[in-house]
Amino acid sequence: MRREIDEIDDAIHDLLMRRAQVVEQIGIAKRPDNQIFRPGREAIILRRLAARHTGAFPIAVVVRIWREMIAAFSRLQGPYAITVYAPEDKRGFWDIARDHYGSVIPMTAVNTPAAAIRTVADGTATVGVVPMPEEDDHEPWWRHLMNEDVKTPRIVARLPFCGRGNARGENHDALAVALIQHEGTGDDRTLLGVELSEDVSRGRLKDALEAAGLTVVNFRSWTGREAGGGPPLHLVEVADYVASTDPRLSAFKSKVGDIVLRATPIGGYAMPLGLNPDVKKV
Ligand SMILES: C=C(O[C@@H]1C=C(C(=O)O)C=C[C@H]1O)C(=O)O
Repeated sequence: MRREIDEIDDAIHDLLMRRAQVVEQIGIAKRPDNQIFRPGREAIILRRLAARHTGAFPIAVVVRIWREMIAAFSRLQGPYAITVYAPEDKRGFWDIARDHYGSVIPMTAVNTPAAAIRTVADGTATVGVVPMPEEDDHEPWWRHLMNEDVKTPRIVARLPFCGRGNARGENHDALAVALIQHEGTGDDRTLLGVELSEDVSRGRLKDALEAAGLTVVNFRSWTGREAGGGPPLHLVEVADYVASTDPRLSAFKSKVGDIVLRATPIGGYAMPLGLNPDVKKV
């Protein structure tokens, strides 16, 4: 039986070396834009494996192995660095970032989400890991993403993709931001930045979004501009992949009228396995 295990290990190892050669070819084919990592494609790979998985070996471990592999394979194609919001008292974010982006990619902890976003915007990091937006956040990081400039990072993934395992800290998920576009995978959520010239209740906004065909998952609002006279900014999470050209966004704008200054996606993510009720418990 141990001989059989040695043979299996050789076969796995051979396949890994072969996979590295194919990834190198993909890296060459991707040039010149060389977008070394594609979060949507990564999610599709993991969902496909989860769907075919059987037997006693935990799918969460398969996912962790593949996350380590995919990160290392991406890094074969070019520079890759991560900045994580992980102050002293919130090391859980470091753990879930390391599970997602592996143990080889350089990873730096910063004390504020805004610092993580800055390092992505200035090119010091490829990916910034920031906390899932909370309802009572006084200085939400997502307001820094509410502009159309191509140099503005976008939300591109949610982590963990398959359960937290033994990560430290409280049960907080994180979002990843990067200077790439959010791509649809067939099971996605989109985050819309909504800016209005006058205050409109969340109830009215939700009704208008739903009448336009968008399913609202939740609202986060930033009232910090009120002191300066501005109405709240909203971050609306909606089901589905929504591109900036999506007709449902134009329908929403025409329902609410001229007071909509902005209603644009600031990114989104492929639904993690653990959050999809159709996937076996992980
Ligand atoms: C190989 C690619 O580059 C990266 C590595 C991947 C992998 O190892 O399978 C998948 C997606 C990308 O993040 C690709 O784009 O297909």
